[in-house]
Amino acid sequence: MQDLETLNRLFAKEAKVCFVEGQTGMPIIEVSTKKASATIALYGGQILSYKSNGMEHDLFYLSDKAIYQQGKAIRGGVPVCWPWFGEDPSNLGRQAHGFARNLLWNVLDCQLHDDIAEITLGLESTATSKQWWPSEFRLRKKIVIGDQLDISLTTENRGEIPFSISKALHTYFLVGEISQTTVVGLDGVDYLDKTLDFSKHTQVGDITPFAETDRVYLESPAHVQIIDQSLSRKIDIEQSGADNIVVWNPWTRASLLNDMNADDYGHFICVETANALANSVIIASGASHQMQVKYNVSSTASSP
Ligand SMILES: O=P(O)(O)OC[C@H]1O[C@H](O)[C@H](O)[C@@H](O)[C@@H]1O
Repeated sequence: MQDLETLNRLFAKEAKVCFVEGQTGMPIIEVSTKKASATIALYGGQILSYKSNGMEHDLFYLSDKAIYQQGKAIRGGVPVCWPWFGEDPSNLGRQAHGFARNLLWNVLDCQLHDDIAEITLGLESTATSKQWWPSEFRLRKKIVIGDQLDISLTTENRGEIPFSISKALHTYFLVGEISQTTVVGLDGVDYLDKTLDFSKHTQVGDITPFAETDRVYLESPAHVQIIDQSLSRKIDIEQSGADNIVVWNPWTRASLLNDMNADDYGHFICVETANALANSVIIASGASHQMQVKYNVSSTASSP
């Protein structure tokens, strides 16, 4: 593991990007520039918070009851589900959403230009990862923190044989009130509804969750929006290299989760950039696959 002193010596940039001890001693990257502030846990390579200059509220929900402990995923921010999304596809009893969110990532690079921070984190196959998944891989996550937030996740097959992965950037967007939140851009798109045994349906109109929502949208568009009337803001989500958008809100089942307050379901929505289920990706030996997403927040108060 890279210790804080080494991380700061190798990668810190002025007082704008530095490495500090977070909850339960976990290393955290703190970014604070003229354009934005953000925190990223090396555990899970997980962005925990992001605020561009002038934003009153964080872009992400992070649970007060999140558990910062080896083997547990941190509830909130942008967890990385990889090399599978959802339940163990082989039914071997392995952890849901893969292991990338439960391992410590390495810092590979850190740049700062014009108050835009570019941080690259990496995860590679090790004896630990091979307990769960035999493949030789290299995973790279580049996070560009400026007026908008840009995340790309690149999977490289370093082994001799092809492998198949599913994956998601499982983003928890903070919203003021779920009842005043709408996801726009999926009208007419087919989805599989996990709450109804993965049966197929077609979206009619925009989405305003009013009950447990757990859907994998198929052939998803490259651009969707979250309109949050209670915080008077709009979040533009632009994705590439991903076939699916997953929309999740546990609703009152939040009370069954030990790392979330029972009423927190009213204050976030997960809109996830994914390659899931039948849209898993096969990566040949030596090849790589990238998925990317950009988040841009603007005030609806100033919109025409
Ligand atoms: O509790 P987690 O393992 O983090 O999963 C949280 C949720 O993630 C995704 O959005 C899935 O579609 C849901 O079915 C799942 O409940």
